[in-house]
Amino acid sequence: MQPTIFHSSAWQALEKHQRSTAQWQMRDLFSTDPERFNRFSIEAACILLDFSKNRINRETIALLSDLALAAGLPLEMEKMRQGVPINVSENRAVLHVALREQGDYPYQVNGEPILPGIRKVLRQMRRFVDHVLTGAWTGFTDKKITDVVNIGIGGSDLGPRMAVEALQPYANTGVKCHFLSNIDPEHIHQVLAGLNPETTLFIVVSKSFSTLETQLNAVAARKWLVDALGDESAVAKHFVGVTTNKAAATAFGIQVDNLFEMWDWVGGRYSVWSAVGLILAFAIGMDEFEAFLAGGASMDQHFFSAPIDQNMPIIMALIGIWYNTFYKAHTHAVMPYVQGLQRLPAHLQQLDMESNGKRAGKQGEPILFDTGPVIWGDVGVNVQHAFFQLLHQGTRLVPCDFIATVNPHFEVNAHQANLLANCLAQSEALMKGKTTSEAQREMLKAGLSEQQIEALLPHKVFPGNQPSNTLLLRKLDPKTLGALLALYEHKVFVQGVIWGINSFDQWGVEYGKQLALDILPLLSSEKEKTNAHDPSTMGLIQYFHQHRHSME
Ligand SMILES: O=P(O)(O)OC[C@H]1O[C@](O)(CO)[C@@H](O)[C@@H]1O
Repeated sequence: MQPTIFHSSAWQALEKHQRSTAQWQMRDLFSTDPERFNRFSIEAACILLDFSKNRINRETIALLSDLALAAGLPLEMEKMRQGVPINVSENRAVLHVALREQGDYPYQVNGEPILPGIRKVLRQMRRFVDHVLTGAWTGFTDKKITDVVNIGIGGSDLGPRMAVEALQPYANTGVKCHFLSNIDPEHIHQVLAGLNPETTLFIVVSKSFSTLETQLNAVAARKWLVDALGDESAVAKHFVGVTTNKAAATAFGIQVDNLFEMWDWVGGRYSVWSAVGLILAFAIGMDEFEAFLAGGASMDQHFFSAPIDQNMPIIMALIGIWYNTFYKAHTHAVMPYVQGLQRLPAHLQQLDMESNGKRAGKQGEPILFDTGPVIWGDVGVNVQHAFFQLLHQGTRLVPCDFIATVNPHFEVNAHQANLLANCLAQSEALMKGKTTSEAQREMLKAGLSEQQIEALLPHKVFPGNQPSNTLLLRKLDPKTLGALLALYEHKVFVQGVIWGINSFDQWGVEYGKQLALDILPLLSSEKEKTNAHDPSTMGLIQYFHQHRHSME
């Protein structure tokens, strides 16, 4: 077997260093280094990253940087930009960065420049959005479009949905946006319930145009429309598509002029920058959509030029590896203290877990260490009243990202200061903890008896030393959202490079899809018999038939 990063001296040095850091207390690291915040914070693209509340010192960062170099990170970054097929199992280039290029970097795939095609689609998006918003494009019965429904799932849903929600304060085009992803009949029922077919536009977003869920929903929405308008040709005025698969989309009934091109060098979970973001452009207008792209590009520029120890995505990736792989933390929590970013954890789950949830190396070799963590989280301050107890006094190491803004969109009394105070208080409490003597003093001051103090003490002590990053955004505007998303994309890429895995395929999601197709006939007809499934699955199918259409 080829030696891998696991056998490198950089790896061994980090293992040794980890053992020596295991007893460190972050509160001590702060008290011995007054420069710690300045040393361990970076600003780029209107985002400040404070990574000082981590179990690291200068040596840790130097050793982690050595690991990145041993993994060939600079070369891999260059390969990405040069359009080398770094998605080796699918033999594809990975060029979502080209989608937000602001200058004229000569991005190529197979020797062909790709910027002209990207810019052509952007112009097509602008034209189309303008036509719909001005009423130059109308529905089949000549009525102005008032509602746009994005039909898609995974990367064709999560990114655009999160961004539309995050940028609501900029959503003043007058069009209402809706998302249909699930095939629970409840979802389509809810989405269509309030809509008028005459004024509704559907965007079918599917890179492959073969994803079962999207197909089922698109067919059901088409039937709803045709039933209401009484004419099959209405489809042309109410359905547009975003896909690499022109043939399947036109067979569905979408006119070729109403198709927005995608390319196989854009992964679904990295695709919000392409026409997959069309619904975002409808929500905030094309100018703001382009500001979003520019924000992504400003983070790219930082990523491709800053030295490792000043490079925000690389530092976040290295710290993640420090905990995941060397400290064996299993999860990573993301807590935006920004209501608009409520769906960010869901987007990051796909981005990170579909990219780095891998156990085979790029050449198929087994990976001998832990790779991508379980990503989870929710919006602050609500999280404090939900799962923070475990972070403060549970038994697990849970690295966290806190995200907050300096300037809210709306000033309401002292809400923003209170929100930020809570965010900062949580990360401080997680870092510092509360020692036995601090807890004792506190209880004495509150007038508790010695007996009471003794009984309560174990419950009042906080171990602390729980690491976190804090990202402070100047404001959640389109540009900064773009920079934030690009930051996480690059973080995931860097981790994949260091772990030696391909972050751009997703074979793991295929197996369940296959089995679902096998199971479907058994649910459709009780007469279908097979021994191909395990007794648990067959027992559940039998229960389904026994109780279908009966509530006894
Ligand atoms: O855009 P498509 O081809 O419909 O795929 C949707 C999603 O399905 C997946 O292939 C698997 O979940 C994702 O990677 C992708 O984002």
